Amino acid sequence: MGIVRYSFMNIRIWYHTIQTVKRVMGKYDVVMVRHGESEWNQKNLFCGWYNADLSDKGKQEATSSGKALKDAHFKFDIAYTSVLIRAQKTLQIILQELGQDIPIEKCWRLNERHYGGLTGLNKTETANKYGEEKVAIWRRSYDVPPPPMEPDHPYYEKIVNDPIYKDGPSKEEFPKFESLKLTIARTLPYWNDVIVPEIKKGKSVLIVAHGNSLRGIIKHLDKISDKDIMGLNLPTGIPFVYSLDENLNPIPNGSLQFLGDPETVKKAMDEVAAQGKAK
Ligand SMILES: O=C(O)[C@H](O)COP(=O)(O)O
Repeated sequence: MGIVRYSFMNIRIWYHTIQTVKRVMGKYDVVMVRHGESEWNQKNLFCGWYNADLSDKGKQEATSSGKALKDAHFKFDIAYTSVLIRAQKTLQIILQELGQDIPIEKCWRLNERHYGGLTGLNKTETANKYGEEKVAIWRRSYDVPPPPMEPDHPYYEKIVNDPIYKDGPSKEEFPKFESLKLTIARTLPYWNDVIVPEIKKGKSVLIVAHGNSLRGIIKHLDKISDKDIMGLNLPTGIPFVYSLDENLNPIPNGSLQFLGDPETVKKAMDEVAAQGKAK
């Protein structure tokens, strides 16, 4: 087991790489994956609730995720994902690689954070215009939201009227922007009320979602402070395991157990962080 510690700004995240032979095992092991690279990730655009598809690289990442999970002998009983195609297709490819046909629950509450008025803007150009620090705050802070998406925004109609939201959120609760705090406020009830009961029934659960909805679940599980969460960047398409005890707390070394070699994981995390750099 390679234990790798990186200091992210002022946070130390211990994460581990799992050898296919041995890994930490809790009473409950939950697997999570951020979707593979999307076409807008590839163009370095703020994506949020825009329903971008996977890029070819993202499809390959999803295939690699499925192979890694198969090599690690994971068998799932149920999967949860968002209503966005980049997460759903990643899940589909993973299950094809695993040769597993299981129930899939889709919910907007696992969506990426809504990037508001930043949606569709290039992250580097935005950093050039407003400064890297401002972009880092918009991307990674706990409670500073991006500017709202106003009705005249080029993607407002397409997003608000998308039939994928027929089951929610209501018109009244449909977000125009989300900070991580606001994202957690709609993701955590789904974790607690829908996913946790299935985990406690002993179901083997796979969650394929987004960088910031997963950051919210991780913040909750690892009790990461509002300040320290700034330092967490999740790579696309590399599965990680949470090994939890009977109270759904991570056991020692049970957090953020990536199925990948440390150099690949660290490089991928650094690349996500660097998307907000100016040029
Ligand atoms: O929504 C997006 O742009 C990405 O999927 C996540 O972006 P971030 O890493 O800038 O939060």
